[in-house]
Amino acid sequence: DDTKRSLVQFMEQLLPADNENRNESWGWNMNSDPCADGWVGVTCDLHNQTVLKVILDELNLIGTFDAGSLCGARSLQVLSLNNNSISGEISEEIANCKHLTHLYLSSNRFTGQLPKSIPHLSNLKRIDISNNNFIGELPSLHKIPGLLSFLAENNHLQGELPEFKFTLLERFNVSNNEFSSQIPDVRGHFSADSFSGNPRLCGQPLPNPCDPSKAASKKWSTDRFLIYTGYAVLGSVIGLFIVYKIVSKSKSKDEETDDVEKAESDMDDRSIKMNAISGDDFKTSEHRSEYSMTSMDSGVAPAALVILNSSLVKDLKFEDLLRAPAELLGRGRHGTLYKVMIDNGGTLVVKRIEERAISSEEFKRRMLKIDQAKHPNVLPAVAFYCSRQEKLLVCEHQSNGSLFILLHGSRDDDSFDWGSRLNIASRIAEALAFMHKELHEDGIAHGNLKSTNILFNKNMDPCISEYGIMATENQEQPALSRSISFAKITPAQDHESDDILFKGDMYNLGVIILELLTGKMVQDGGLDLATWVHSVVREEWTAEVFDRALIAEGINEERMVNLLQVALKCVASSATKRPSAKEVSAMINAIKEEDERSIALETRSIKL
Ligand SMILES: Nc1ncnc2c1ncn2[C@@H]1O[C@H](COP(=O)(O)OP(=O)(O)OP(=O)(O)O)[C@@H](O)[C@H]1O
Repeated sequence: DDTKRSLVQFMEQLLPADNENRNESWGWNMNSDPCADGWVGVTCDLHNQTVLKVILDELNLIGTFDAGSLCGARSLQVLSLNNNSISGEISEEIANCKHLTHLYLSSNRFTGQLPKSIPHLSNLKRIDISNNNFIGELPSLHKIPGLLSFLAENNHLQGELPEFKFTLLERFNVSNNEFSSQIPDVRGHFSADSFSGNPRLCGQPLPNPCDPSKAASKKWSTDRFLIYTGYAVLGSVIGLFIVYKIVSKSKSKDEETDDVEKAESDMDDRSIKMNAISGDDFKTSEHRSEYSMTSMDSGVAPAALVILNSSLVKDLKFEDLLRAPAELLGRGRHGTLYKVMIDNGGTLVVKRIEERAISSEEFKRRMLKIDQAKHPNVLPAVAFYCSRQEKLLVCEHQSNGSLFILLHGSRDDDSFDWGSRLNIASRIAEALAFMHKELHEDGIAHGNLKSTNILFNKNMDPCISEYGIMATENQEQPALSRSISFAKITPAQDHESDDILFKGDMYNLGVIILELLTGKMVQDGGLDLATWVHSVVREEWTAEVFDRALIAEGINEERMVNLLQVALKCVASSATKRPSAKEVSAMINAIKEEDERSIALETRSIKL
């Protein structure tokens, strides 16, 4: 209903010029459903539950673009409003459309600056804002890792043309604007056509070179600066030399330590520039990983890569990882994930963990502890790298995808039956119970359990990935506090007992079971799904909760209700009321046994 309301409010600001021609079939009102009733321009997922695209090209729309309302439909991936007469500015609230991959606003009457929040739309692949009246400077769009096209021709954009990852862009056009700077190095990827019509833009690939007098005056002042700095440095060196002579004997030991530290820090500085590479780029050999190290000839020992599973990556070195071609798999709240092909033909994933997610010391401590707790349904780390500036987790790539994809990707409904779902719930609960037991004393919970972190190994067994790589005590970070495991634990409770750390995982396990039962996608860390299920159950429409595929399979409702009860216990709003993973595992196993018994009975009665 929230999505519907958001869409209706958005459309209220965009009346078609020929409004009277709109008939009932247009939709976009509170009395109909955007998916089931096929609103004009709306495309939903296969289950008709989630709005994915809004495409309203050439519909004579006038009025203003209300990003605040539209982005209440958080699942939106494609927005296309090309060739209308929409005016006004795009508000910063566009950043709430965080799943947006395509933003097409070409040939309208948009004005104002592009919002500074656009770089937060990290999934964006294509932006087309051409033929509008946008003004001002461009935000730092190079921060969007997988951007493939940026078209902004025929606007009034000004100021310096910022850096873009030109080697990764397929299309780029800023012609006919008011940019005034030197063009950054486009590495031969785009011609003058992409930049023409900006009288104050200069340098390659445009024919007009940058003003040499400006360059000369800059050089003159640079020269002077260098001369004065030279005198200052010379003076300091002489002074320091005298001091050095006096204290050199007593310092000799300390210097050795400093050298090692400096070498490590040098390596960090030059090493990792993990930039996005699209799937297509990954295939072509000329696009080596952009985070390849350019010079590893410094003789610095890459001591910080700790190999935990040498059978998988014998002799893997830090520089092998950095040099290998990489493909961006995703950018989550806590880091960026790359798929990396190493020389021995293996495929790894490398998670580059955000600076703020966890401290280096804590990360290292956790990695070593977690490595000791091995369970067949927990994906082990192959290696980790930890220095002052970088934290990397290396795992084997699992090509069978995640539970999220199995549930929400395109599948024929028979393929994911009740038995498989129950089995997955049971395996995850069992694995979580094991990990909680092993790591309880060390206070290491998973911290970010969700269906994208349940991966299927080559035998299609579910495996929990990314166990424990987020520090739960980091509650003051706003981004982290949105994670449901933290959101559900108040700081006061957190101090009461260490157990509470693990109750965040239990909430998240409950949400995963709800996803398995309902087939519905989760937003806001599961709060929406839990609230929805509670409200349906309260109204005694319990049957409405279950995935239609399960109903179609003819599964006895009672069996599903038993599992639903378990999930609801896990998502109890009071953390202390949630059962432990061990208890959940026992409850699910009891349901499984009951299930197997009734199947055996059914088979017997059929035989009789
Ligand atoms: N080892 C792996 N093998 C194959 N796919 C993986 C592996 N690890 C993660 N993935 C998939 O890659 C995608 C991106 O993962 P990532 O961890 O960046 O995103 P996330 O789990 O949504 O975010 P975050 O964990 O940062 O909150 C997810 O769909 C995930 O299922």
